[in-house]
Amino acid sequence: MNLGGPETLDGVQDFLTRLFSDPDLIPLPFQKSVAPIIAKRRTPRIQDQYAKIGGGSPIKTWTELQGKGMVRLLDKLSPETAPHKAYIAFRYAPPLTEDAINQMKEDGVTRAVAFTQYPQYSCSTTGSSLNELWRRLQDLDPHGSVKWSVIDRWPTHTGLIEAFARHIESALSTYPAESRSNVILLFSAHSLPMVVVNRGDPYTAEVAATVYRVMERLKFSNPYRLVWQSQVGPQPWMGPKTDEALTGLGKKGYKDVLLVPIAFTSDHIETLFELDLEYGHMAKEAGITGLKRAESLNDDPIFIEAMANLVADHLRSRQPVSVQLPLRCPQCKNEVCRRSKEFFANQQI
Ligand SMILES: C=CC1=C(C)c2cc3[nH]c(cc4nc(cc5[nH]c(cc1n2)c(C)c5CCC(=O)O)C(CCC(=O)O)=C4C)c(C)c3C=C
Ligand SMILES: [Fe+2]
Ligand SMILES: [Fe+2]
Repeated sequence: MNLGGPETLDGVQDFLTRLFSDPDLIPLPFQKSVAPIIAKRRTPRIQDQYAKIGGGSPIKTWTELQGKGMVRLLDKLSPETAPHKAYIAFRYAPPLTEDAINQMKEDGVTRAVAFTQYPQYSCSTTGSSLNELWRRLQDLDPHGSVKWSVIDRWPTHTGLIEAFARHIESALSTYPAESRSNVILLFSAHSLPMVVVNRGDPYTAEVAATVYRVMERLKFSNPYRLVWQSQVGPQPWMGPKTDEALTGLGKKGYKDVLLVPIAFTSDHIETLFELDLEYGHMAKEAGITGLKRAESLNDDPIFIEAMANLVADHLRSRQPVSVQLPLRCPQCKNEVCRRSKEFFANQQI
């Protein structure tokens, strides 16, 4: 399960319409009628961004490679549950949740793991995907022919931390040895509106946990900060903002900064356009001549092995969900969250 992205420029408007129609991501008054209007207005700007990164989102390509690689390893790690097959359920672009369920029905699947590709849990991302899965299952599998369990978060999984750490080490090795330990590691995650943070959403804490574990693995070799990018709209979001952090560091005379995307495992518009093009340009203007970015995990074998180990351990645990999933945000009033969480937590697997 992941957010998904438009494969072509023609798919941008539908992608944005689905995104702005999602009350778990952006609750809007008169959402059904307002969402297509906002999406249409925003389409040219976002199309322009996708045009600059090659004409579409690479997320489906990466997810297919990750899924195929993962099940190949999983068949060996967990022969008792083999054969395994990966299905993609994107939230806002094909293949959608209903496409995955329909394909699974056609294949006669009776046991499935809803595996979030967001390592850190947010109600706006993994929560939204689970709510959508629950809604679609009511229509498409009303008799519960598929038994579900959920991998709902994995912010500190050893394999994930190892993969991030290696990508940082590899990028650091391109800086001159004598100044390498002064390079600032700027971990950047998609921001979250403060209303969501204040509802008790665990995402910001889990992102910070990932960062800390990565730094621990690197033996705190470099100075580091966690910053937040891709804020949308005028209301307050988590800070400091990635772009402002870069210009602030530049003004203070820092030259070498390594950006590390930490809340998404494959490349997408935020790494390829926002970090590489937009902020890259901005940072140079601010005097950061040594700005680089750690490569996204994409199809790195270490990362794919981490995914397979995670699923194998999960299957062995026979736990339908983590102990964290049933706990709703203290200020959450969304009835669908209650019902979907109960549904998954009560699966008999
Ligand atoms: C961990 C990842 C993400 C969180 C948390 C998240 C929260 C969040 N996002 C919006 C609004 C938008 N996000 C948009 C695009 C987008 N979001 C993420 C990831 C997270 N979002 C990704 C990876 C992408 C890009 C997909 C790609 O293919 O590259 C957009 C659309 C783009 C735009 O119009 O600017 C919006 C809008 C909110 C409101 C939110 C938390 C509540
Ligand atoms: Fe987003
Ligand atoms: Fe909720």
